[in-house]
Amino acid sequence: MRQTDPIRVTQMTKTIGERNILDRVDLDIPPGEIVALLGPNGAGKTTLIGCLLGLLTPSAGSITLWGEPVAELSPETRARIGFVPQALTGFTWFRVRELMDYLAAYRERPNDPEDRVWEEWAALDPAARVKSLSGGERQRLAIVLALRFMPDLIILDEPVASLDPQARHDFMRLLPEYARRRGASVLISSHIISDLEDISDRIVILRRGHIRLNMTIPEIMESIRVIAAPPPADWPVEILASNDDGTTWVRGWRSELDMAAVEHGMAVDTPDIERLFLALSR
Ligand SMILES: Nc1ncnc2c1ncn2[C@@H]1O[C@H](COP(=O)(O)OP(=O)(O)OP(=O)(O)O)[C@@H](O)[C@H]1O
Repeated sequence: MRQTDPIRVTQMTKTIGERNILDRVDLDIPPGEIVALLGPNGAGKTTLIGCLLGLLTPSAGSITLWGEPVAELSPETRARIGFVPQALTGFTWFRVRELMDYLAAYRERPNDPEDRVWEEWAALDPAARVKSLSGGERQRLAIVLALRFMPDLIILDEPVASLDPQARHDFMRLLPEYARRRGASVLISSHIISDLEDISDRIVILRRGHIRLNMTIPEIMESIRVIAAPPPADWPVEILASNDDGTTWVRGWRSELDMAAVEHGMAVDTPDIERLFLALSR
């Protein structure tokens, strides 16, 4: 990984009170990669995102964005980041267009007047007051506010939870198109795994503050298998998780796994991301 990757997290711990909410997290996101951040409730996803944005201070370890320590980001680097929170709070008296113009005044990075993809997708009434918007409409506004300035790094914390199915579907189609067109990196957390597996290059699973899995989708398909029973001792695999039904998630080399399966007459299945997530997040 390069020193100047959009995100570089090294051995980062965040302690609140006595508890390590995040524990020695390593995470690198290179330019142009779309990363799904998965984890059960309370796993630490929002805390990790807060640390990446400089809203929370890590207790140990380091975070750099394009090589700059997150606590000392230059205004130019800060302007390269678009953040979509779980819910937009504040700004209730603004009208939609006023709020866009108001925030634009604070941005060093002009938006591209030709690129109205997000405004068109959101289809909001520019004259509506923010306080009169529904929960889903506010979420659309949060997405527009973060993405209309063409960020090079897009961080989204459960952005689709309150969107209707059509808006969610269109958003999930537009986001990777937009990121690929701009060469932007994306870190997106969501509980809707089926949405993420289609658009993501990499899957990161967080559980109780630890990274349980950090692999690209091709790496997962190549090296993770679910087998019918616990593996014999001589199998060349790492056991990732055991299921209640006796099936076991293992990681190894595909050729060795396939050979061992034939030798032992054992059924071997390729992974389904949702089932893998359920097994690793227990
Ligand atoms: N300020 C705080 N004080 C004490 N505990 C906190 C604080 N902030 C977060 N936590 C705890 O840290 C853990 C991780 O919280 P976090 O919000 O990062 O989880 P999450 O993965 O985003 O969960 P969810 O999917 O429910 O949004 C939780 O157990 C939470 O209670």
